[in-house]
Amino acid sequence: MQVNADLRPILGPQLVRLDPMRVKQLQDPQVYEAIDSLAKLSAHCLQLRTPLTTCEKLINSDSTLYLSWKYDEEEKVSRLLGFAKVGRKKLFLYDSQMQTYEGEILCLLDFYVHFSTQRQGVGKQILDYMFAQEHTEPFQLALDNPSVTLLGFMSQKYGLVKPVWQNTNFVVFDELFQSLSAENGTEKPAPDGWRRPMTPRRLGTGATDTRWLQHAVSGHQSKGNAMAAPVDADMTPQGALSNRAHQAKARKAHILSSKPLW
Ligand SMILES: CC(=O)SCCNC(=O)CCNC(=O)[C@H](O)C(C)(C)COP(=O)(O)OP(=O)(O)OC[C@H]1O[C@@H](n2cnc3c(N)ncnc32)[C@H](O)[C@@H]1OP(=O)(O)O
Repeated sequence: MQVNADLRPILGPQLVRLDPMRVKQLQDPQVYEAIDSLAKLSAHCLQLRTPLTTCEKLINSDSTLYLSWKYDEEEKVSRLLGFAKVGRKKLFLYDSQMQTYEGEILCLLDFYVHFSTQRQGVGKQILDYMFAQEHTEPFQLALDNPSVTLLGFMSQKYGLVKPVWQNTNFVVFDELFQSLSAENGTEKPAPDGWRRPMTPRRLGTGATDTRWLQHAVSGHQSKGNAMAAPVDADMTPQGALSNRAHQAKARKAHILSSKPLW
């Protein structure tokens, strides 16, 4: 993506970190247009109708753009070579054993290198710079709906060969979960704020163990099978709450132990 100007005074080094504030401060329509055009090519490549990245969206988001560009001294033009857009998101994830995890994780949201420059090491340079700036290891990155090319890239350049697809279309790598089982003393640190929930959420496999007390078969007065000994209900707020909690628990146990009606 070409700009007929020397962007060195505006962008600085050839690999540059543009957070929303920095994008806003650029105040240069030529640069905005060039970034937007490169992002359009990225969307076109992924067959998306609207680009995932525009300068306007960036300014109003908490995502960061890592941009690679260079100035051609001979032709006196600046060229944008590629970019990676990242942002931190709170994700709920499953590992390959269907254990659940939650936490905030750095996500790669859009990644593109201009078609004339691909496979020349630019993509790796951008991500290496991004990892250093974000103090993140490659295995700690989540990929938002990655292309086959990106998965190949991650495998070849960072040795991440076991992608774990999530139903949200994010992909994380097996090494992330290995790093999270702190108990096994692995050397890889988990991302900040990332953990297994204290109570793992298990969906759909709730085996409920219901126990009945033989001497307390309840009944209903109007059906003529009331209990002989009346039970005083606890009418204090705490009692009512615990009754409600108990009722909810009982309802759930009943639903789970019932045969489905259809
Ligand atoms: C979350 C998301 O953004 S998903 C979308 C990811 N973006 C795309 O798929 C858009 C099209 N592809 C691209 O823009 C680029 O190829 C990128 C961004 C994936 C990688 O940038 P590049 O500058 O090409 O990467 P770099 O040169 O550092 O590494 C190249 C490696 O990427 C992979 N790769 C790049 N292009 C291809 C391709 N056409 N076919 C297969 N593998 C490819 C290979 O592993 C390649 O290594 P190799 O050349 O040794 O075989």
